Amino acid sequence: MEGMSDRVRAATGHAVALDGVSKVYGKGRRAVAALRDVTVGLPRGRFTAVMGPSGSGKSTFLHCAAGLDRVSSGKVRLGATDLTRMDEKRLTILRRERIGFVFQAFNLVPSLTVRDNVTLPLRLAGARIDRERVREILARVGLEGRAGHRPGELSGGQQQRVAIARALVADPEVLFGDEPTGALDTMTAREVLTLLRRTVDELGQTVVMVTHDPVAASYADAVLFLADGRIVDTLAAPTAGQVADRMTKLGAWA
Ligand SMILES: Nc1ncnc2c1ncn2[C@@H]1O[C@H](COP(=O)(O)OP(=O)(O)OP(=O)(O)O)[C@@H](O)[C@H]1O
Repeated sequence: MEGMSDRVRAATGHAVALDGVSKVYGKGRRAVAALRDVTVGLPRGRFTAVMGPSGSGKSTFLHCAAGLDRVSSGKVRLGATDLTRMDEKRLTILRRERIGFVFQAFNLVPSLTVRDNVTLPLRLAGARIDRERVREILARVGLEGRAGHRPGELSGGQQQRVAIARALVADPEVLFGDEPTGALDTMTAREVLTLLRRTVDELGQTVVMVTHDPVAASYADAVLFLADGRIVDTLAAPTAGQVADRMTKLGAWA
C-alpha cells in the first residue's frame, strides 16, 4: 500500500522538498549560516534555476538538496524519502540510483572512452548495461559516433554533454547542475542549455541548476533567488532581462 501512495505522490508534486532547512558551517564564533530556514518544493518535470549573489548559499542549497551535504536542521525529501534520516551508506546508494549531478568542471575520467565514462555509474552500481539505451542517450546528447573517443579528444561543450549523458544514464529523479555552463563559451553554453531544456520537455526530466548567468536562468521554468541563505524571491517564466533586474536589486553585481 505504501508503494501505491508513493507512486501517486511521484506522479505529481515535488521531486525534492526542503522543509525548514538550515545549514551552519563551523562552530562557535566561526560559525557561518549558509542556509537559514529554507522551505521550498522543486516541481517534478520542471527546470528550476537557482541564483543569488556570491556567498548567498546556492551551492550549499544544491548540495543539501542532492544529499551531497548534511543539513544542520530541517528536512530534505526526495520524493517520499527523507534524506536527513539516512546513514552515509544508504545516501551513497540513493545518490547513485536516484540523482544525477553535472559540475562546472565536467569531472570525466580522462583515461576512459566516452562510452565507458557514461556507463561508469551503472558499472559501479553493478547494474546491467543496456547497450541500446547507452546508444540512445549518446544520440540524444549529439555524441553518436564519439563513443570510442576519450574526453581529451572532445571540445568543452562535448565533454559537458558526456557528463550529462552520464548523469542521465541511470534515469535519475532529479538532474542537478552546479554552474554546468560556467566553463563554456557563450555559443557552447547555449547548446548545453538547449539540451537540458529538451530533457525536461521531451523526457519529463526534473532539472535544478545553479547559475550566475541570467541568460542561462532564462532557459528554466522558474528561478529561485537566494540572498544571505534565504529564498527572497521567485520568478516564473523568466526572461534574461527580468532575471538581471532582480539580481541588480539584490546587489549581486556590486
Ligand atoms: N565548507 C565550508 N566551510 C565554511 N564555510 C563555508 C563552507 N562552504 C560554504 N561556506 C560559506 O557558506 C556561505 C554560502 O556558500 P555557498 O558556496 O553555498 O554560496 P554560493 O552562493 O554558491 O557562492 P558562489 O556564487 O560564490 O559560488 C558562504 O558564506 C561561504 O563562505
